[in-house]
Amino acid sequence: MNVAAVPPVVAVSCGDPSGIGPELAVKARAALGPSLPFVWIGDPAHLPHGAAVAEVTRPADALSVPGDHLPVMPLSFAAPARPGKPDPANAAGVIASIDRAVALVRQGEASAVCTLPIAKKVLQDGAGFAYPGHTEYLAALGGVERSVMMLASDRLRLVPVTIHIPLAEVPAALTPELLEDTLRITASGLAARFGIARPRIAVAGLNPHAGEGGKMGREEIDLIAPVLDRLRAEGMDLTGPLPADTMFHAAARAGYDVAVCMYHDQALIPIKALDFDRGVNVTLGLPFVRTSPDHGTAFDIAGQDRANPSSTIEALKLAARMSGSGS
Ligand SMILES: NC(=O)C1=CN([C@@H]2O[C@H](COP(=O)(O)OP(=O)(O)OC[C@H]3O[C@@H](n4cnc5c(N)ncnc54)[C@H](O)[C@@H]3O)[C@@H](O)[C@H]2O)C=CC1
Ligand SMILES: NCC(=O)COP(=O)(O)O
Repeated sequence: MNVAAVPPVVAVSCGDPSGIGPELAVKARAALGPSLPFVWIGDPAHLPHGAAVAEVTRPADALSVPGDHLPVMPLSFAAPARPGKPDPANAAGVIASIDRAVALVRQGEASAVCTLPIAKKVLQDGAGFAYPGHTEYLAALGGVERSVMMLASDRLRLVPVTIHIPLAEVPAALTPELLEDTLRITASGLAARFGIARPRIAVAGLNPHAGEGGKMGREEIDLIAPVLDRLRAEGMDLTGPLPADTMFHAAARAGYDVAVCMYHDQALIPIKALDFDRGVNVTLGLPFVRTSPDHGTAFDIAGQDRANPSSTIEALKLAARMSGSGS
């Protein structure tokens, strides 16, 4: 593939058409115009009424679309989109949009993938989607065994080791292999995509007070510390296991480039509390760039012109930056 010839156009999957995804695409285009070209892959009939659309056949065509029109690669869906009422009949279309975005990047026709939010249960109910989310699905599409979810803003980067599993299953799912792979992918992803050659990685404990010397749980002693010791011996810059409750205040954050957390909410609550409107979800470990806004489908406000596009705009900017086509 001739990398120099890849058009600087981000391929955006539509997400659940009954959520705020269509509105976000229109608002992001209005905010960014031609300065950050992207193409939305979905059903034009799902866009907000009156949205100015330019249908294109290839991402490169987006480069000549006027800034007040949304470049769209049309994809037909089985059903109309009723705001706030997700329809499992559209699940196959939602997945096809992700597949198309990834294929375009892998074929060298687009620079990066930015996904708009999906509702996992709707995809499972409607299309037997076998993945807990994009992160795992994109690993399968990219042909890698494991990918890592990272939430990033100007103030904070966070990685959950376990992701979309019940809390009760977290201790058993936390294996030395999973922790080690996650740390390695995080370090290499920050080096390759963010220019941080030797990232300072803070690692949370699982239990209150990081186990309080074994009195409040033993995962820190039996599992986390040995993995950290092994990787430190290889030269990785790791601190921890740290008590999670004191890792996220401003002074603590200044001491690391990324915090690796043991479960979903330990990682996502700090960033959503601090930076809900500007957080970006990035997948590390893929052979292509993927970003996403940090929030979900927001069915409760879909179709009401209330969606804030800031996180999507940040996701598009980061996708362009990571793929070398944006500043
Ligand atoms: N990347 C993805 O595909 C993600 C998908 N989800 C999915 O989204 C669905 C809904 O999840 P929730 O937990 O309700 O989270 P949510 O993020 O969709 O909504 C939480 C609250 O924040 C508000 N909100 C979210 N984004 C907003 C925006 N851009 N502007 C204004 N208000 C906004 C919503 O109206 C709601 O009150 C679930 O099915 C979940 O699986 C959740 C997170 C990420
Ligand atoms: N809570 C984050 C989330 O649901 C996003 O997951 P993914 O679809 O990016 O894997």
